[in-house]
Amino acid sequence: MRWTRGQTLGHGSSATVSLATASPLSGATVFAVKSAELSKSEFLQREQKIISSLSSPHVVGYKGCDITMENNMTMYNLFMEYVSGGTLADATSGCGGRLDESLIGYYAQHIVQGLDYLHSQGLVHCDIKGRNILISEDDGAKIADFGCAKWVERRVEEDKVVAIGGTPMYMAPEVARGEEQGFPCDIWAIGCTIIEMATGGAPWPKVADPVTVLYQIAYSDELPEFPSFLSEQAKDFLDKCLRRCPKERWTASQLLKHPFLEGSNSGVKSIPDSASNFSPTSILDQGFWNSLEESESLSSPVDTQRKNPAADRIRRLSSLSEVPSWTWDENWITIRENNSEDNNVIMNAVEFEAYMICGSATVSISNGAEELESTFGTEELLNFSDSNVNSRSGNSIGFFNGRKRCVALSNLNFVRDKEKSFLPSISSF
Ligand SMILES: Nc1ncnc2c1ncn2[C@@H]1O[C@H](COP(=O)(O)OP(=O)(O)OP(=O)(O)O)[C@@H](O)[C@H]1O
Repeated sequence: MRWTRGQTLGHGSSATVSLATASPLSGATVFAVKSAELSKSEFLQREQKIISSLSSPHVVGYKGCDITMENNMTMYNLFMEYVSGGTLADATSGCGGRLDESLIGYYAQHIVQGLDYLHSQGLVHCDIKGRNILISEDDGAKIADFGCAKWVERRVEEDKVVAIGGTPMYMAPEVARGEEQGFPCDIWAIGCTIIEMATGGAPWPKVADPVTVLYQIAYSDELPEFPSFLSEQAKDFLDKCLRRCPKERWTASQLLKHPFLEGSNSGVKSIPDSASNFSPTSILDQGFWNSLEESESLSSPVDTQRKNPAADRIRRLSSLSEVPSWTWDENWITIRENNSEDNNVIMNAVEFEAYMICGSATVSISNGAEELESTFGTEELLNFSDSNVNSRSGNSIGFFNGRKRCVALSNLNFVRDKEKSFLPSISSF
């Protein structure tokens, strides 16, 4: 099929989504194309395998895939139906940050229908949130972004590379503890998304930093606060989603029979004007991290430490005094670059320690001539020290875990001229 790339619709951590048109010969149609460089498209190809097997009015539709050469780069492209109404997060902010309860019920019904379908296929979405729900004039809400999704039963080869993932604010307790990520985690995330639709904010608004949020979700007895202005029916629905014990959460098919959804068949179809994106994105979102601050909101850090020394470790590693300036491309975060001979920063050695909350990461350090790589996994502490990184130019350090999710990395030290200078680290991607 011949097609032309149009305007950019959105950027994610792993790919860029653009509008596209097929040439009249191929049947003039408009669709969306999600693209990544072929060499970095492992997760996009995985997403293609998943969405090509799905068909539901409440799941974004698959239209094909191809490989193209653009600006000397080989691109992998995944074609999807174009959903014109923006994301649910845009819709919420376009309505002043709070959707009407009938509209919340209307969209919630579609999300639950979409999830009921996915779960019946044995698929867990793992990243339900306002930014991953698209709004269509005809079908209402559609679930998108299957980059974190996983088959529950099937042990397919590629699933080995998909670690526990998602967005911390929306993570269920068992996921935050790194125990399991099954169907009930999507149900918890529906509860969080309803709070997002009702308040325009995150389910844990008092805690800004993702590491503290993960603690709170994982080890406290707390639940996100239910918006007081919601009806008793809506609160009861939230109660069925937001149970800390996954076994106590209702299933998607049970939720479809809940009066809150049964009463929302009124056919609300007005799509509010979209405004700016504000919904917390994956752990990569710069704004999310810019608000990092050491929070004292953990009810009992001592208890947590006793139960879990790893938790203490994360807590200690997460204390930052200032936010580093970094840039990233599709799959890399470059922490510090030294590309110019004139640059004052001369790295004579590099040392850091990094701690993974979930998943795994490859750390690569380049001195311009060679790359040194090291991979580490969930709850592993990586100590890296190399005195051979001494080039005056081309030094960079990158952290890569394919989709850059749920990683805490800390205490990054560059040693300049034998004097240690503390670069306060990363806690993310
Ligand atoms: N089919 C579509 N139609 C219209 N817009 C879309 C479509 N798919 C994605 N978008 C837009 O592109 C953005 C990024 O898409 P998507 O979430 O799939 O990318 P991602 O790289 O997986 O992002 P993330 O980092 O959140 O995982 C969406 O938030 C949305 O604004």
